[in-house]
Parts: sequence; structure tokens; C-alpha cells
Amino acid sequence: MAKKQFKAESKRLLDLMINSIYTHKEIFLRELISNASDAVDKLAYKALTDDQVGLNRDDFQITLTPDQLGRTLTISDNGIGMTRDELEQNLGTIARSGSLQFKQDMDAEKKADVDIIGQFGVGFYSAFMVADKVTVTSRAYGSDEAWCWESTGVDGYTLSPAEKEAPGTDIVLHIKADTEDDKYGEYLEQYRLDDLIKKYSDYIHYPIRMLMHKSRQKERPEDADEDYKSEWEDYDEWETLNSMVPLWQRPKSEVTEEEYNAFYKEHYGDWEDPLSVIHVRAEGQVEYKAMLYIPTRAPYDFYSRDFEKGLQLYSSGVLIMDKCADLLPDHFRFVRGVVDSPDFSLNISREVLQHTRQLKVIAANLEKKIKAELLRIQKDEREKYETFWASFGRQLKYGALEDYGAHKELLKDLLLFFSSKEGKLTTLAEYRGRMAEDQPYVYYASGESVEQIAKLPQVERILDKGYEILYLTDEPDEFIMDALGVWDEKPLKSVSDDDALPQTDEEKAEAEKKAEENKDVLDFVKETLGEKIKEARISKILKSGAVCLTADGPITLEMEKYFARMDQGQAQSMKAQRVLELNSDSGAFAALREALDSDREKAAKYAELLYDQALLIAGLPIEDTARYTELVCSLMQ
Ligand SMILES: Nc1ncnc2c1ncn2[C@@H]1O[C@H](COP(=O)(O)OP(=O)(O)OP(=O)(O)O)[C@@H](O)[C@H]1O
Repeated sequence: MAKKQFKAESKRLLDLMINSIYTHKEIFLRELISNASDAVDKLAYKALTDDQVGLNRDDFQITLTPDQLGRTLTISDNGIGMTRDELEQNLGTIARSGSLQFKQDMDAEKKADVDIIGQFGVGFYSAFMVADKVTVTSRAYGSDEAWCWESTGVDGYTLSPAEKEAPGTDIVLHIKADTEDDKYGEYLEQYRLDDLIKKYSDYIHYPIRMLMHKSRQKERPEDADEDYKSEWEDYDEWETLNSMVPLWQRPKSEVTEEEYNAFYKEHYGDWEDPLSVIHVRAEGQVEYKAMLYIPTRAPYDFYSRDFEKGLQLYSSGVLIMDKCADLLPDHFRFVRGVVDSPDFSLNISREVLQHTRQLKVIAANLEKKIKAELLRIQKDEREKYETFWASFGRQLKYGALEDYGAHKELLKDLLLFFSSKEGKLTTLAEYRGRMAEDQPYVYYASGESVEQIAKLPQVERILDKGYEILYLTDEPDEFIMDALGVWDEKPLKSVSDDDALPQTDEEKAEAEKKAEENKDVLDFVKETLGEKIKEARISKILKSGAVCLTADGPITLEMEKYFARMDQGQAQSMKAQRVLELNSDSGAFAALREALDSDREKAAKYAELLYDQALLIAGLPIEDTARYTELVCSLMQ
């Protein structure tokens, strides 16, 4: 029998195929199963119009037969098969896809009935990654002869007549001998094959079956006495390895909550039900189906570098990528789920998806859907939203700041902050809804905890006016207020800002007068404290409190704390420009003024002490604690 040669280019191509295109050898099974599924699809399609086929959809199947002794793995299908010419053309020419041709020749309206996977004409050759010889015996539907194609890879192939009872194809892989690095024998183990089918081909529409070798406990004989020891027996049983119809392909109305939840727990290793499921069927610009889950709680590694975001990507029921990061923006990285589309432009190895328009369109649509679902939960199921917020709120806040605030408009409605008025979490929109029109600003105050903020001297005047304050206790909060700037025409304002309460002309004149009258005291305080503060001023924001610390310029005290934590207290980390605010109506101020007139040394001690008090109130450490104690004790004498 004359050996036909692959064309020279084909030889090189084949070598490339076998050694370079795929990163994982195990995908050979995915490719061969996809081919078998295509072949079955083609015959099933024919059966729609041709009664002669004599097979129903339920009769089609793909079988796997591992033979450990003979070291072969056979993949059989009862699909359309190949004629001699087709064997030669399709398997003898690399990059020729009979499947693509088939799809192109099909009537447009029938295309919806089939899900042809093959398009590049290369997948078959991946068999040579694990086999040193491949034998294909095929009988085409409508033909009464069968042919055998055989090849050892680079060396070309032979074609010879063969026997085969029914139409279809048997592909026998002669599995390579094990090496130090590669244990090819694993592809003969039934459980490994089962795993691979579940991983890559679980949603192939036809049953993939394997005769499984199992063992079971024998039934206890009726006359067994007390000493009876249970016995085991081996048996073989055909098992369908794939689940076939993916949940997301079914109409939403036909999937129960239990089914959604069971899928989630099984696939994403969570023991708790998800907070919500988003099931999408899109038919616009890009056709796809998606099933997304919002988890109830963050996985333990969520806020660590180890956490990998991404959705599983399927194309026509075949797994293409386990974590496609491009489908999820970082701010929604907690979402889990699946996207399936026949429209993806895959690259030849089906492993990496090219950055396509389709992917961008899908990602943008999903982002909108996720936001809409979160808003729905926020509105209709507040308690649930708060559970979500406890786990993922931080992620959304950081998301609003990422990329120089590019996503803040999208995320701002989802954010929650603690409300002084409600005594619980609120959205900015809800705050705005409660706000009287003559209230000039949306107020916020920052600190370590809600309790600590509530006691800050600078919140007193604002609360006394009946205004609501957002208590910010999380690191990114102030940065968010900065980034947002205004909410529905009302500026966001820190209660520590000098102009937190707008002043009338009279009040302004009064304040200026006070500052002028007390200039000597303020100069003295500044002189005593030196570089520690930028300025001492008569406060416009204190009511009954004697003193507090604020910051001039863009960096607030809370931001300073944040930067210090980030740099682990390095000296060069960004510092706020501190302003010591003094209440000229307070007893402490009167004492300071009196001391300044009578005992400057004592006055200096007062100034230092007031500064330390202000640090304590702001939740900042006293710089020299020994000196502080000394001050207090000396003033007590
Ligand atoms: N089991 C089979 N039954 C019938 N025809 C087959 C079978 N396996 C392969 N073929 C034919 O051989 C062709 C080449 O297969 P190959 O796997 O190399 O490429 P493909 O499936 O078309 O594309 P892709 O590289 O995208 O998988 C197929 O298009 C199909 O016509």
C-alpha cells in the first residue's frame, strides 16, 4: 500500500500543532469529543429532512473505551462518518474544516438547530500530543463501504478499506509510553477520563458514555449466619458522563431556585446559598446566555492577591476558559458564573480568547445587569443588601476610586454610609431625599468609629441645626467624598471645614472681630507649638467644645492616617497641614488668655496641653506622652 505524504508545509504545521499550539495535552479529548458531537449533529440535522436516517435524537451517542492492556483509547460516534475522499481531505489536509464548510452550506434558518463546534480544521491533530499512532475507521452515512485512515503523525498517513457495520467513526488512539515528565497512561484511567469530560465537555448535547468498571457489596444471603462477612463483586456498567443540558440554556421559568443554588454550591465551592442569581439570555448585537451569581459572603481570600476574578466561558457547550477576567470589571470581581456564546471569535487553540468586540459588548452588558440587580436588592430586600455590603462594600468603594474615579458614576448609587439621623446605613440618594432644601450641604464627618465621631466637638453645631451627618469610618470614604464632590446639586462637605455652616455678613464681621481681638493669643500658641501646626485660629465650627484639630489643604487628618498605615509610619508619608481650632467662648480659652497676661510659662503649658487634647479627640497619637504627663502633673500643683 502506497504511503501518501503530507505536503511539506503540512509536516511543519503538524509539528507545530503537536508541540506548540496547546498548553495542556489533556484538551485532545475535548477536541475529539467536539468532532464526534459535530458529526452527530450533522446526521441529526439530516434526520430532520430525511426519513431514511432512521435515528431519533435519543439514539445518538458518543462512547469512550479505554483499554489498559492494549494501551488504546477509542472514541466512537454514530454520526455522519466520512467517505474515503472526506477522510483524505479532512484529515489529510491540515486546517481544512469539513465542519466549517458544512455550517456555511446550511440554510440560515436551520442553523439554530445545530451547534457545530469545529471551525479551524486543526483540533483532530491534537490527538498526536498523547498518541503515537491514530487509527480512524469511518463509514459515511449513505455509503456501504468503510475506510481506515492511519497515521503516526509526521510521517504521513495510509488509507485502506475496512469493515464497519453502521455509519459513524471510531478513533483509536495508541497512547504514548509514559516518560519521566508525562504520564500518558492517565488517559486510560476511567476516573481521569470522567473528570476531563466533566471539565470540558459536560454540556455536549449528546450522551458521552463509558463502560465503567465498578465494585459493589454483594447482597446478604437470606440464610447468612452471624459470622457472615460482607462480600464484594466487580461489575461493569454503562454510565453517561456528561450532564448535557446546561442550566443556563434552559428558560429561566423552568429552573428552580434549588437547581440554581445546587449548581452554585457544586461549582464554586461555597457552602452557603448565593445572595442572588442573574440569568441572562441576550439576542441583540451578540447572542449569549449568562448565569451569574452574587455570593452572600466573601471567600476567605477575597481581599488577598490570591483571589482570581473571572467567569467561565463556554462556546457552544464547550469550556473555553475557566476564568475569563475580561468579562468582569474589578469592582464586580466577586461575581461568579458562566457565559456561553456561539459568537466568540476563538483563536486556533481555543484556549485564549482574542480581545474581541463581542467580549467587550458582553462585559458591558453584564456590568449593567449586575448593577441593576444590586440596586433591586438594595431597594426591595434591604437586609440582604446589608449582608452583601458587609462582605463586598469595601470592594465597591475601592472600585469607585480606581482608575482615577472612572467608575464612580456607575457605582455611586450602590454605596452605603452610616447616617447620624437614621442610626443605620443609608445611601446618598436617601440622605438627599430626607434633606431640607435650605440645608446647604450634604455633611460628613470622619473617625475611627461611629461612637467616636458622634462625640467630635465639630459635629455638635451641625447636629444642633437638625442636619444629618454621614459618619465615615472606612479608609476610602473621605477619598470618595472628594471624588464625588457633589450629590444632586448639593456639595458634599466635611463638618471640619471652616465654612461648614455658611455665615451671614454679621456673623462674618463678628468672627473677624474675635480673631482680631485674640490675635496675641493665637500668635502665642503658634509660636509655642512651632512646626507642629500650620496655624491656630478662633474656631467657627465649635460650639461647646474648647478645642479641635482640623486640616488645611487637600489632605485631611483621616487621609494622613491612611497614608501613614500604607507607608507603615515612614516619615515621608503625606501629612495634613494641621490647624488648631480654639473656641474663644470656652473657659479653657479664658484661662489661656489670663495666663498669657500673668504667667507666660503657664500659658505655654496650656497651649501644649490644648494641642494634645485636640490630637486625642482626632484619634491621633500624642507625640510625647511623657511630656504630656509632666504637663498635667505640673499644672495640678
Ligand atoms: N468523528 C468525526 N466524524 C466525522 N467527521 C469528522 C470527525 N472528526 C473529524 N471530522 C472531519 O474532519 C475535519 C477536521 O477536523 P478537525 O478537528 O481537525 O477540525 P475542526 O473540528 O473542523 O475544527 P477545529 O480545529 O475548530 O476543531 C472536521 O471538520 C470534520 O469534517
